[in-house]
Amino acid sequence: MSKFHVNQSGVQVLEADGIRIVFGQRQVLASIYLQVQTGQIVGLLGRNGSGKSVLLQTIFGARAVADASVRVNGRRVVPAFREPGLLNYLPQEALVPPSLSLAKAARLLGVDVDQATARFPELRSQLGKRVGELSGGSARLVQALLLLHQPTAFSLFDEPFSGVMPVHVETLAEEMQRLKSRKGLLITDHRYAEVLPLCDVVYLLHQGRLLKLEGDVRGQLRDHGYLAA
Ligand SMILES: Nc1ncnc2c1ncn2[C@@H]1O[C@H](COP(=O)(O)OP(=O)(O)OP(=O)(O)O)[C@@H](O)[C@H]1O
Repeated sequence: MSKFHVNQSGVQVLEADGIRIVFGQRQVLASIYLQVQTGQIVGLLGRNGSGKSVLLQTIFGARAVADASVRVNGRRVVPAFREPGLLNYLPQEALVPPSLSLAKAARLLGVDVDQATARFPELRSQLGKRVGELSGGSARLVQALLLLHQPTAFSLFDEPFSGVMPVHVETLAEEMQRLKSRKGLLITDHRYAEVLPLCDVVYLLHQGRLLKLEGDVRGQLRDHGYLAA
């Protein structure tokens, strides 16, 4: 059990607060506040270049930001990746070195590969293969599954569905839904039709601000130019 497990309810709360990022003259993120609780799937949507990846990198601690605060149950944790068992992060690019076999990558991450791939028979026959030998979509799926099954309190996923075929997107989404009882998930992916039904909370990054969408989510996505009007 993680040392962050302090609430009576057992719920852990990850907060990113006051995140402001400027590149040159352009303010990409302005005073962002975002919260993810264990047991929740939180969706982060936004147009290309709105700052979703930068925000995930900042929460993970891979991008140093002077006055950014990331807290767990009220305690500041910067950089968050240093806290054992707290969170993992699937970047947009490949995470697992291509020379590692799927089975070895799972071992290094402390994941039971049989459990992680139980619902994906095609992957089960490829456990001895190096990740670099898998197709692009299969490699993406494998990495998302390994991080999903890793026993961290939170997972940050940047485009986990990218390149994954629809039948596996559906099963991966079901796995996310099932495993959220163990962790909190923050997901950004442009496959909004798959993401929206999964989410307990949806945020939209728009012109540097983070908007929490409630009510007519699709209508608001249209109003802010994320979906066609
Ligand atoms: N190191 C950097 N220097 C300058 N600008 C940067 C740097 N890193 C990111 N940016 C800019 O920050 C903005 C946000 O980038 P980011 O990759 O977070 O967007 P995104 O919302 O994830 O986009 P996409 O949906 O295309 O993946 C972009 O305009 C990008 O060009």
